[in-house]
Amino acid sequence: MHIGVITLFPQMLDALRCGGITARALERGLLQLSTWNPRDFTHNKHRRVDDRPYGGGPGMVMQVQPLRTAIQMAISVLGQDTHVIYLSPQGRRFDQNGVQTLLNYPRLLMVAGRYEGIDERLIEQDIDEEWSIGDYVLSGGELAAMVIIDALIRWLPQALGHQESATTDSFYNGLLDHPHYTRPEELAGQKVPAILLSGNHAQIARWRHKQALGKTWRRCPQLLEQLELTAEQQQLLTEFITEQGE
Ligand SMILES: Nc1nonc1C(=O)NC1CCNCC1
Repeated sequence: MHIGVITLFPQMLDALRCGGITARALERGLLQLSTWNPRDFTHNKHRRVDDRPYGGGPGMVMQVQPLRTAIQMAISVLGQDTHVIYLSPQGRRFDQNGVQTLLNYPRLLMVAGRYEGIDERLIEQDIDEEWSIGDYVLSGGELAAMVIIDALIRWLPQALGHQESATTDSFYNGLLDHPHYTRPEELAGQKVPAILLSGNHAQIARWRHKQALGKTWRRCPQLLEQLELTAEQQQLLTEFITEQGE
């Protein structure tokens, strides 16, 4: 997979190379990450990429030409079949389904805006899709791009060690994550649930699934409504609720 990012702050993307799963995936070439800075494609002596909004109002708007030229340069490198997305609160909300959707594009170009936004004519002509990571306004699209890149990397073959798997991530199965524990066994009177010390992997898996169902029921019941729980899941959830005395 080759991801390109159009950004005024390419150095922000270096954070993905600092460590962990994303750094390892990039070092091993599981993903290629390239950046293009619209400021390098300006045609004015002050290298301006923004201007005042027509119709007045606060802030500045990113102009078409530097962005369009940067996108065209990126596509000439990535390939003509590159899928071009723009990060904005007006976009499709990114979630686990979005991960699977974007993984279908071997070449992805992400346009990270700054200021109030970008000229609508660029969105109309050069952008295939708008995506959002949430209903709030960031100072730039770079962090949104990095969130999406991080979530995608976990699903690239060999990105996770053999001990890990994205298919056991929460939300993959539509549920919130089960609780996690590690050493020591007891901490200020707080003990690790005995089942996790039993070595009975089938019972441990059952307990974790029950906890995931119970946490989802308690915190995000609407997620459960989207699922058709199996008879076993219904039984586990009933057990959880009974055990909790709720
Ligand atoms: N939420 C968001 N999900 O993706 N991008 C988001 C965002 O807030 N972008 C900013 C919008 C205003 N201009 C600078 C970028």
